[in-house]
Amino acid sequence: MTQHASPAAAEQPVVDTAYARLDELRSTAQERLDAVRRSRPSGTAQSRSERDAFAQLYEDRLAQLRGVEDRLVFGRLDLRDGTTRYVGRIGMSDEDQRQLLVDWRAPGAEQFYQATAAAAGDVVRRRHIALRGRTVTGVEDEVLDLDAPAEGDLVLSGEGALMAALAEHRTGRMRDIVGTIQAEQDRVVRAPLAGVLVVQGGPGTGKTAVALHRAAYLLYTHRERLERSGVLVVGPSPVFLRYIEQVLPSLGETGVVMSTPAELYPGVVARGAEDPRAAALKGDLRMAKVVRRAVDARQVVPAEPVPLRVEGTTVHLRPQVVAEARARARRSGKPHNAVRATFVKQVLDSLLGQLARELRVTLDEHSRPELLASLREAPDVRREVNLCWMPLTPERLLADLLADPRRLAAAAPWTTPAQRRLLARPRDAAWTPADVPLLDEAAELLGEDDTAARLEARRAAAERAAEVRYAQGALQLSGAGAMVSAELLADRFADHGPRLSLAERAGADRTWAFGHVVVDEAQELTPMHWRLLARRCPSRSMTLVGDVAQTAALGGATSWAAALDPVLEGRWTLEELTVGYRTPAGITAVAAGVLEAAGVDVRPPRAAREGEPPVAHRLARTDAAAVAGVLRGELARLGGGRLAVVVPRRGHEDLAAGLPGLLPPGTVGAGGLDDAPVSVLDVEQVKGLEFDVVVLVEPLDVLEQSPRGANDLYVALTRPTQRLVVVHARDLPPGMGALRALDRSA
Ligand SMILES: Nc1ncnc2c1ncn2[C@@H]1O[C@H](COP(=O)(O)OP(=O)(O)OP(=O)(O)O)[C@@H](O)[C@H]1O
Repeated sequence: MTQHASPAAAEQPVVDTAYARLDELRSTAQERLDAVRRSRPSGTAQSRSERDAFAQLYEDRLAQLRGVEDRLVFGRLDLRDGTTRYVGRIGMSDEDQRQLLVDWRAPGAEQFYQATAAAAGDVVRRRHIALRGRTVTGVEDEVLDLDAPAEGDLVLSGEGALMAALAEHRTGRMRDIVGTIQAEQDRVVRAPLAGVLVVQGGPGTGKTAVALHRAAYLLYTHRERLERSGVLVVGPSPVFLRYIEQVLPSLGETGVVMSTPAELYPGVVARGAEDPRAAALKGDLRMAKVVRRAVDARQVVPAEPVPLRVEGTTVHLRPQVVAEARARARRSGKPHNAVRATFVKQVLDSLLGQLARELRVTLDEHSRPELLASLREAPDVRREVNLCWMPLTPERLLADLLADPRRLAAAAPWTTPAQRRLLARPRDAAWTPADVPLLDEAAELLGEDDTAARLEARRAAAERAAEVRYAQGALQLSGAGAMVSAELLADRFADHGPRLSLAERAGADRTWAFGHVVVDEAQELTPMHWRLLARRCPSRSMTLVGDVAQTAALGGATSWAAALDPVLEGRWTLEELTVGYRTPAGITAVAAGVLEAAGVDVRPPRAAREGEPPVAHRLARTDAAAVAGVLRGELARLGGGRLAVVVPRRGHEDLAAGLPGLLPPGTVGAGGLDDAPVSVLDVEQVKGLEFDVVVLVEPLDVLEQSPRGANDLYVALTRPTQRLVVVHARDLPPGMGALRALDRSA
């Protein structure tokens, strides 16, 4: 470094050293992986070899080290005592244990995000370092002991780096924001693990980004605890999960379970559609009681004694005997299937006495088992006892309940006939997302089938003990004890073979207790979902991010207290994000106008950027040909970015089908989010996503097609990062007058 080197050039050697160290760590991990792969399996009787477990370990480490290549170093703090500290994607020390980089999540990096001119602490200067590949392309300095900003000013940290990030073309995949997290966001990221934290923020305030960085922060800070129990991230749709799936790996974290609300009941992917009113009704907390009643109704006492043929004679199943057995079984508090054996035993004991009397046999140690076997095998007994207390799966219980109006009326006496008609479904209909919490509720009350569960538990305990013994041996052999515990290693072997990760096993197990749950677009969930999620996370350590002004679901939240208190009873805290990073000011103003006109009382976020004013094209028709005409103009100025055509929920299928044929091949994607520059998505699918340019088709239809149409429209309007173009043949909805009209129909 010469004395006259530019600040950017002066940082290059530091960056070079960091990347050289990264390369070294990678080759060490690669060598270990190669060595493990070359080694011969130990020859034990175990089908799962230590080789596989350690290969997995080094593969994970390599994946982590590869994931952090991009922008490995992004910050530097100059402290009052004259020392400097570099902040990066992971922490690294050199061979002499001198720290090269502080992990952005470590306490030593906190000031990089939190220090302001008003509260500089011991930071004198914060430097943002921009890289292209491994080359420093620029630095941006903030000298923190200068004048503090005036009250009410929008203070952005590393404004140049932030604006550059915001102006970048979108790729269809969310990127991490680790270099430019803002102070109000950082407070959420670093909030303590315990408790339920609700993060309310308008569109583009970084809720999704913050929730994911928080997951990475918690995994880093509470590694021991969370690596064993896992973190569950719930997002609204498969398209959305695909949009965010790169973020955590780029932060060096791969072990989270991602799910949509429709997949939270393992074994069922609920893709059925239904009336939004039916979905709202199924989300009502009273449904918990309905499911309980439905289970109780399957524990039946016959009205009269039932004659049963056994061994050529007749015994009677008496109502009083069944009632007593049922009362005793219920008192145990155990689930329906689990306690069935207790019920059956008591009923059979009573029949046994009758049968012995009928056959004039004295009950002793020889006759008792024989007569019991006769009873168990008698078809009459099997049928009638089953009718009294049938072993049930959750699917069967719910299908029976919703397919039978009488059962439903008995279990849900508070519903009107019209509501019951809404809830009714044919027995073989596809499950809908709103059925998922009901299935889970039923699973909770029914439990596993008793016999099967006992056998399974015994088998699992024996296998687990063998695995821990085996893993301990494996650790001694490899000398890697410091990096992984025997139990953790045993987990990797467990049950389904060594390649199944904790995330995969946790995702497949309904009773798994996650260490932390993150929910995005949390406003869409109903109280019944909250019950389900509370069961998945008994420690109630959760981060829920959302915006009550964007709620589309009828049963979703219009206030956090109304949605959460019935289940969480006030045990949650609220943080707010106030600055909108995605949407430029002119577009935010139009979106806010729509909410205001609809009488929705919210404060939209403060836009971080001015940007282009939004425009409207009035067309004679909003068909494929007309919209393609607008798109040609937009594509010419799009550059390498991404554009979404956002259509109302219904009535524009021809447009979606016709557009690809009217534009050059490969321009319009096949559906969902793919690599094509243009995606056609409806207002529901577009939730949580963003594009450089949004062409919104017929906003009045969006407004009118759903009970929460204003919220849908607000969501659609706030998707662009650069430019909003509205195309319409009908009038513009109330509140959208601020659009600059480019009248094409004249
Ligand atoms: N501190 C930041 N630095 C750089 N980019 C940021 C920052 N905060 C947010 N962004 C960007 O702003 C955009 C919006 O963020 P995000 O999608 O997380 O917002 P959101 O609040 O979840 O929005 P919505 O409610 O509309 O789904 C993303 O491109 C994100 O990367």
